[in-house]
Amino acid sequence: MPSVALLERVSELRILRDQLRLMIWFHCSRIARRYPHQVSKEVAKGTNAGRIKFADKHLSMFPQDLTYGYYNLHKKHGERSRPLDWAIVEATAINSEGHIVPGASVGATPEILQPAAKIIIEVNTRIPNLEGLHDINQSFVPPHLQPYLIPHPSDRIGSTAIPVDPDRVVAIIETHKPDNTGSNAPENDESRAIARHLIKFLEMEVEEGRLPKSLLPLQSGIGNVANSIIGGLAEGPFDNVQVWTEVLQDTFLRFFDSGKLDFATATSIKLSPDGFDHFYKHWTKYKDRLLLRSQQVANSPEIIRRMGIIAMNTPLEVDIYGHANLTNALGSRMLNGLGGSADFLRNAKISIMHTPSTRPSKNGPTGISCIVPFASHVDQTEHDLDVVVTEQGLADIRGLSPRERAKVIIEMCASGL
Ligand SMILES: CC(=O)SCCNC(=O)CCNC(=O)[C@H](O)C(C)(C)COP(=O)(O)OP(=O)(O)OC[C@H]1O[C@@H](n2cnc3c(N)ncnc32)[C@H](O)[C@@H]1OP(=O)(O)O
Repeated sequence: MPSVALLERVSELRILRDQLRLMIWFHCSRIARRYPHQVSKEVAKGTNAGRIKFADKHLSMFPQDLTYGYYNLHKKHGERSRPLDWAIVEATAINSEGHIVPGASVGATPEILQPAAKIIIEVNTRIPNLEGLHDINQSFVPPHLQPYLIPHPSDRIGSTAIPVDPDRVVAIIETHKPDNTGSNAPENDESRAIARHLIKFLEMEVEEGRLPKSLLPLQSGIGNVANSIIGGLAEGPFDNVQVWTEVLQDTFLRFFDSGKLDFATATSIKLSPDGFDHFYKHWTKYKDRLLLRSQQVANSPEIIRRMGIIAMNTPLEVDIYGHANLTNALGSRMLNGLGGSADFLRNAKISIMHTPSTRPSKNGPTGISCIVPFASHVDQTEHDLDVVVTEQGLADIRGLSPRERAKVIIEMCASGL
């Protein structure tokens, strides 16, 4: 049962309903700005055409910067001291205290609800009540910021729902719509070869005593390549694996089902439509081995470094010195956001870039080289990466000088075309 305060608010809103005119601007031409990460082709199109002002920010930093007031420095409308006039938040339930039980993502929702002047709650009745899936902690600003005392991926430090001020809730609406996601490309020879090289490398790390037998917690980035690599690990030799990441994609379900993955924590789940159907249908099966946290915690550089995460991400291109471009094709056409890749790659125990050595273009199946002489845009620097792996082989660049790195990356990773 929702709290009395929220129920009173709902009945007030019913009376106000006819006067309420909410305009939700879905179409991208109505989006003026976008922060921090993005994976939508429409947003990319709008950004590249100059209609949308997209500013990429590390996932760990965006919620903090919002609470610091950095995003209302140039605000000229509404309450200027508030970073947000409106917030729309998805819920799968509203608990007895009137707090919001989120859906398949926490992200920056706690920090977005904290300062928003008006809040719309969208209750998704298609999704089961996911109460228990989330760990929500309060966010403070320096000098009151506290360490996150999380020694193990399954540890909790917060509550299961997000507190909300009922006076700022202006509407509660129901939806039955699924998440708007696409399906994943199937694994292919290339991605299987990348997974094979990686597994061999990790086995060597275990053999030589730099990693424990069950590895250290894994992070995996977004995209088809990352998804396939996790598929490879689901069939790999490592048991009792832990995952500390940002986004869980389809093959994580296979990893769970293989019995090799003990526990996974992230800030959101992005499955294909079939993957989501399967997940919600079998939700009780995954419930006790899964936890979603705010992106500020999931991407906390301090936790990533302390836990010794093994981070794996896909770039558009990586250069022979170890600089990686994850966001801008040819240095200027924005594709996706950088997300939390840099939070992980700078702080992980082993920072891995996995990519096919070439990608298809209009000019042919190997038209784009992903191993380049110098990256046309740099998201991660040469100081952040330890390993580059393509279907050709794996370059271990730990401890190497730029000249040595160039040699080994060309030898091991480039296609030779
Ligand atoms: C929420 C998070 O923080 S997640 C973790 C960190 N964030 C990131 O890793 C972001 C950067 N990485 C990414 O966005 C993705 O991994 C990508 C785009 C690099 C690769 O995605 P994948 O799905 O593995 O590869 P896929 O081959 O399907 O390519 C996706 C698209 O990118 C395009 N692309 C990939 N590489 C290049 C390149 N070097 N130049 C131009 N286009 C490219 C492909 O042509 C394809 O375009 P299409 O959808 O129009 O056909």
